[in-house]
Amino acid sequence: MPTSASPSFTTRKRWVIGNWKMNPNLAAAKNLTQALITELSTTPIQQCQLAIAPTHLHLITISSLIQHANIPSKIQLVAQDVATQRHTGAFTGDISADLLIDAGTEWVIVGHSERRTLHHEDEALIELKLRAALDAGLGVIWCVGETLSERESGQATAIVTAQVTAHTQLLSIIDPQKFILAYEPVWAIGTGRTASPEDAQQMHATIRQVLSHIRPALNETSLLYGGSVKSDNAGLLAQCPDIDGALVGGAALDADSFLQIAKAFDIA
Ligand SMILES: O=C[C@H](O)COP(=O)(O)O
Repeated sequence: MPTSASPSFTTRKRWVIGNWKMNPNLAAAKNLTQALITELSTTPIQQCQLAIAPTHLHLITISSLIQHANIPSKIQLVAQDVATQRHTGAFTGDISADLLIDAGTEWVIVGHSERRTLHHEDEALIELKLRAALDAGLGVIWCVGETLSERESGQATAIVTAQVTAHTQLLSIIDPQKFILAYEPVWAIGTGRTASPEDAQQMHATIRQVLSHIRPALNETSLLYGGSVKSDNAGLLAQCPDIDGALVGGAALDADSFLQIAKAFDIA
């Protein structure tokens, strides 16, 4: 069992968040949401907060389904991206934090490796998005992670630490209730090759130390692991002391597998 430097007692919240990415179509997204609601109405998840991130186009519809669901613990709604401008304005194609809140969104993913790679998002842009989201009142699910070549060349810890400390000023004032950090090694995303629980725990412990050093209150930040999390590997990840949940891609597109992962993390 991996060990941790963090105290054994913690108030850290557990999360399992489904990032649906550019999936599925509207009918399937509604069916998937309804399947989650139906299952949760009879088998509630109690210690672990669930959230889902559909495409922007589906947020309002999915929000309505969630709001009207009769389940003990509400599924929270996450957006996959946010504009650097908080308000409305002449920014063709962008969606602001204020508009996301209008659509029922409570959280937004920022810094995902697919945005960093495919949309060339650098730390300066990520900072603008984080600030716009937080200023509007959204919570942020902030992603970091190294590439395969960075890991193989022994730079993983340095790269991830740099991704976090690039935003030290913001971290020194951020509302801890509005901040979740997700460690997603790029080589594990969508590849079926998950980090070992030992490697994931080691990086999470490092991140926790970095955050606590910036500000002691950030010791209680929920740290999620992402990268090929499935129902069959979630149990071991959930037992790691510094892994507080999962950011799930592919396996979140099936209600049963997503809920199996949630059950793995549904522990006090
Ligand atoms: O945001 C989610 C991650 O990119 C993980 O995706 P995955 O579970 O398909 O590897």
